[in-house]
Amino acid sequence: MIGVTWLLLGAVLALFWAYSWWKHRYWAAKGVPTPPVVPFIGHAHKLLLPVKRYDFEREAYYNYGGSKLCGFYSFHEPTLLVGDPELMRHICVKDFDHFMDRRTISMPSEKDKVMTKMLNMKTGEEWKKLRAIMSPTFTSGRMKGMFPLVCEKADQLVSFCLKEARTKPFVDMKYNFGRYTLDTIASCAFGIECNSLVDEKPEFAEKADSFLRITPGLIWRLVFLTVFPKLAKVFNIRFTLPEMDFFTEVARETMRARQSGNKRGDFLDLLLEAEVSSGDAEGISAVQDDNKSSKSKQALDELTIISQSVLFLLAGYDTTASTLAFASILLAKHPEIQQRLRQEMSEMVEEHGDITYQGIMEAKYLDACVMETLRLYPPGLFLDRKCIKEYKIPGTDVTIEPGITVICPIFNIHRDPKYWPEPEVFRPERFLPENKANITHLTHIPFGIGPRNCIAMRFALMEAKVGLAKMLLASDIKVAPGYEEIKIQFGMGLLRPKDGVNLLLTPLKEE
Ligand code: HEM
Repeated sequence: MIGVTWLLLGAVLALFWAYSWWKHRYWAAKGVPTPPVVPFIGHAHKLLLPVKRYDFEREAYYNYGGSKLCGFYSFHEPTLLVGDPELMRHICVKDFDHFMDRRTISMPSEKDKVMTKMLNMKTGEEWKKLRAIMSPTFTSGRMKGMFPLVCEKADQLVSFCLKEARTKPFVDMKYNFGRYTLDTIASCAFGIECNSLVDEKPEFAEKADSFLRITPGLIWRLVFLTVFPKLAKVFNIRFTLPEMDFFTEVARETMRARQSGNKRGDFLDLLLEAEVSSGDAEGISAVQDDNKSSKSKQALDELTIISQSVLFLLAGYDTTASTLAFASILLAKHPEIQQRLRQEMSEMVEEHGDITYQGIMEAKYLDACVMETLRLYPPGLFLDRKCIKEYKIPGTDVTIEPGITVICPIFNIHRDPKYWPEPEVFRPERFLPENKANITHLTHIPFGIGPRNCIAMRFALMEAKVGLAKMLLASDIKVAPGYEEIKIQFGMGLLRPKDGVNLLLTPLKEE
């Protein structure tokens, strides 16, 4: 009897193993190279663990054809790594209608509703319509309107850092830039003043930080929702942390207060004012506003607006803070570049009388320094798109079916010596107007590519440039002894400085 049981068990295992082997033949059958596969798991153990993912992608990029095409498996689900800029252009721009969506995980719990309504999670026509309604929020005219709010936060950052420099052996700029971008986005997206730099126990900041912590619980929830979506529905598994409820409530309260009057010219006002011609809003819960003409509607309902406010906070806080932290340590390590940038900033203030929107946007060396920082340390490690219509990859015999995820490896492309001579060297000159022609198209993609790129690129660049300009005009920066090495941390597709970015600040003006 025991022998029969073992025999049956062995047969089941053999069948399952054969099934797994057959599933993992997908890329080989299409002639696409694949790194060695583990039965059943594929490459999921490397793709889902942030520490391993970076090394794995690098190996795939250089050793398994990933700089053009390479196949992965997340368990049995095939994923295609595309590192060739021309193919990326086809997928993300030219043939965008085949790749409009991102890979999303199912979130059946009611408590995740705010997350499912976010722009980055939307698919197909719903995404298209929501993006069209939200895009005017980020035009240069709107950015100009928000400029004073950003300057105010940058001034607070500078005074706080100089105060710390007087009392502490060094200043942790990763922490301080994090508080600056959080205060700015809280002010611009939630309409609240959270003063997290000066607050001893900043509740808002602590809750925002908890979103960025990669815990075993988060990884398990992610795996469960990805691999067993139906079971997740039965057990009502929630993906987001309870902190989401806190931000939802804050956004709801502010929104209601706003509807009764006070305007600040921030994102919240712009989303509340967003209009759409009738018909466009189908599928995104538009609400009719009787005070408007019959041809237009207030485009977004309450929950959709709340979701976008929370999304701006999540997408905008850490990305810009990391960029600033990396820029500051790179400038501290390269005093001659720091001095040249400071010179440009001083000339700008002389010409315009102050730091102005126009001055910031026209400053070429400032732009070059930020772009070079984003090349070396892009906060987003990769882009992803989901195939929604059968697609033949141009110039190959490979055809992929709907449902296949495509990944573009931002970090590896940004450091590929084929495109960037001495890729590890910080050299802002690469991005000066006279050298821009040497850059291969789509090899610098920190904000993504095509119609689904970062909607807030203008805002992020304005915020980063203002913060950096004000900091450099106020203070000389050097690396604190013992903290010269730039350590990076890879987490859930995001790159940020590991530990603090500890600098010595010397004020340039009498206080
Ligand atoms: C230096 C700062 C930032 C970087 C490097 C960055 C980078 C990115 C990247 C790589 C993507 C994916 C693009 C693609 O798939 O092609 C993205 C999407 C997005 N980002 Fe940013 N981002 C930054 C700041 C911000 C800020 C400040 C906000 C909000 C205020 C924001 C909001 C978004 C949103 C909503 C999307 C999804 C767009 C969509 O699906 O249509 N980002 N960002």
